[in-house]
Amino acid sequence: MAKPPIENLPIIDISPFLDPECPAALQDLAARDIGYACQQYGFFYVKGHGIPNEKLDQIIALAREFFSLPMEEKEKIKRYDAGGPEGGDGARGYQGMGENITDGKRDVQEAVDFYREWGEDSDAEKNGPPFKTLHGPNLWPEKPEVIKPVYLDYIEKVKAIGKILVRAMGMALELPPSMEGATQESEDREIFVRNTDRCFWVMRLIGYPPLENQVGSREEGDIEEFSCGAHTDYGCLTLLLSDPTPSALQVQLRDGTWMNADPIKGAFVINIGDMIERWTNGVWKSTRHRVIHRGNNYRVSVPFFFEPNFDAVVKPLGECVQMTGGESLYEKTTYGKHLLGKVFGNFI
Ligand SMILES: O=C(O)CCC(=O)C(=O)O
Ligand SMILES: [Fe+2]
Repeated sequence: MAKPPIENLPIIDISPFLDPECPAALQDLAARDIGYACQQYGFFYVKGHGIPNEKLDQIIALAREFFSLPMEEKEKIKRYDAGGPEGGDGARGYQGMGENITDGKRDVQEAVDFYREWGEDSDAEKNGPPFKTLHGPNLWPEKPEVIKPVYLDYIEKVKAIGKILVRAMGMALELPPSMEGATQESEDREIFVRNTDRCFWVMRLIGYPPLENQVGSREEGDIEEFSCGAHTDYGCLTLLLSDPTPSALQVQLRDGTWMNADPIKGAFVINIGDMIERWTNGVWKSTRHRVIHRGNNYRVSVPFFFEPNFDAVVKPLGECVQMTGGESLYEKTTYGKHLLGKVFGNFI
């Protein structure tokens, strides 16, 4: 028997960071709550972020509308391998049901991925096809017609929330204040802000039909089909928006048990990814989670992955190494190298 949930994830109000008049002490308190949530769960809810509910509902409704279109419409933005004449870059576009693999199994989901475009960083996407991996342009659906402008506006808003959160995380770790002349790698409290100033974000629209396998308990091992298999997110921060379907997303607690992280109207579910675990030398762990959607409806979610800059150097911070006994547990890497490894390995 699965254990009943015994805890709830913290709900953190980040409005003190949106108000320039807000006393610093209130920001410190919110930052401390974020630090506690990162340490204890790696997951929390965020409210008070300033994006109105109507906008959030529209994001989900447009994704749902896209998934309800005929396959031939969806395949107009099909994802193709990099280097080919179809103009794919191996990462952007639509993936049909069962194409995504987690932990060696096919996930029962369809999805569309968008990434930061290189823009001023490189003119690769203007020169192709063929495109190198990750270097193509985003493939925007023709329908629903408003999807592109509405989502582009949303991306700017959600990036601003990501910036607030990584700033608060530097405060929560009590890193030293930033000094003039700080470099990308200076280990002060702005380190996550600087290393996400060209955030190589990913936004994924996911559609989940109900799982057919209705039998069996929810203990790991008895489950044959997953909507999304157990995994950690590989970057910095995930800001998850989903429709109201309960009992779908589950988070693994430190004792190994799984807890539902049901949606709360108007709030994002936030979790930290592998790059934050690496920067903090494991003081904050990137938490495993999975989706098991056995309801009768078609579930839609839109995670936004607020990631480091492609060239960000990620290595354990000296302060965190000291906190964990003096040994650095992770190699130095760049986010781009880590991401390319994930793309080539189908995110396993
Ligand atoms: O759909 C969800 O609730 C979560 C999806 C997820 O964990 C992911 O795409 O990384
Ligand atoms: Fe995830």
